[in-house]
Amino acid sequence: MTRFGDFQNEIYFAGLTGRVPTMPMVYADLEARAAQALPPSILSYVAGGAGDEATQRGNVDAFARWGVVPRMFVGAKERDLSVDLSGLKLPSPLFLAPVGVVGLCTQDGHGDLAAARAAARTGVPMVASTLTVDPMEQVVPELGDTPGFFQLYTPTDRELAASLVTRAEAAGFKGIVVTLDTWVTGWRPRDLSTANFPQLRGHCLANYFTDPVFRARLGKAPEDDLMAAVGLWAQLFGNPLTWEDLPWLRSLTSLPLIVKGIQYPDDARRAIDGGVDGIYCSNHGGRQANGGLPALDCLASVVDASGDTPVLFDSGVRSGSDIVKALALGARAVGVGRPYVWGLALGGVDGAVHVLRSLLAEADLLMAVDGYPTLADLTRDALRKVG
Ligand SMILES: Cc1cc2nc3c(=O)[nH]c(=O)nc-3n(C[C@H](O)[C@H](O)[C@H](O)COP(=O)(O)O)c2cc1C
Ligand SMILES: O=C(O)C(=O)c1ccccc1
Repeated sequence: MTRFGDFQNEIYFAGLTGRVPTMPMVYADLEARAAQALPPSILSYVAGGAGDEATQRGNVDAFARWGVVPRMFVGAKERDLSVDLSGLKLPSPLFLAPVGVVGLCTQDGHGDLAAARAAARTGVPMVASTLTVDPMEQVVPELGDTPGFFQLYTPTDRELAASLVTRAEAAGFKGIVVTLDTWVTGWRPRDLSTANFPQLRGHCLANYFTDPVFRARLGKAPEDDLMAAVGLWAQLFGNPLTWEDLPWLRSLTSLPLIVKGIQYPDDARRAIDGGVDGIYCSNHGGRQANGGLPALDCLASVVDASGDTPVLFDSGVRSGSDIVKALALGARAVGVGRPYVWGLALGGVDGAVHVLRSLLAEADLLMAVDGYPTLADLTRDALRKVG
């Protein structure tokens, strides 16, 4: 039993001796202050999405269309937010969604290590992107006892894919998350306006540049010819996978395999038939395809199609009540993306820890007030459509 809601008392009692939080408590303030802390090119990459960003906004707005039904005389004095995810016992259902450029978002330019340290301090697992400033072997030790997952962008070169996964296993990750929706980059007007794509400028490619298979494909080491190395990365980065590739993907690892970007029930079913251990329902935060449905609106049908296979969810989670709603719609675990990046940008490890603790405290206190003491109590009956 972890008392996430106690964070609230900590804040109010500190106030009695004149201490008020240095990090914003209001989400809009967090976003606005982080925006000021980040260089414009990084800000537009993180904040931006596909097209006019209608889907990105829709992700957030979708949560407001659901209301949590309050139940009384439940006596939810103690809450239990712990979950089992592919055999891992986690203190809460929250996790850090993979964010490729998070490495660039802290003052010291080692944001992946900072995110891992925030995971270590909160017990919130991290899904580490393929695209990091520091190689995975340096990220994992910072996780302490908190589990980490490796998010794989499957390159066209199968040997390179295998090498990345083998390294992830050796480094100590507890599962592999394969992202399916980003073998090509979506149309992103904000980044196009400044012709800025960080990876093409050589950023966050450490996992490739340190990889023996990647290096073997180069005439000169990345340290000696950055342009050639970036060129090779661009050439190998995205693999438009088909169902025929699933047996091969499955064969890459004996770790739990989770596929990210699933939004259609038949896709979930077929992936489960192909042996995956987890379905990750997400629309990549609206960064890839505009004109789509809010990811939350796809969640219930994906859960229904997934049977006992756990469904992870992200896209648009901004508050503790959003976490509770996604859980009630059937998510086993809920990912936070941009909000923790804002925390890192503003306050480094402490900033991200603040964001994660705030999200968990709000979720815990909502479950207390509304009478849902455990995650098993959060079924679809806990929700009603607004209006
Ligand atoms: C700046 C940025 C970089 C991202 N990089 C990755 C990535 O490397 N791999 C991946 O699977 N998803 C990546 N995502 C998508 C997130 O994992 C997640 O799906 C998304 O952030 C959820 O939307 P939200 O942040 O609006 O809640 C990225 C998202 C952002 C904002
Ligand atoms: O920016 C992203 O969301 C992302 O994950 C990505 C990574 C590499 C290439 C294109 C997009």
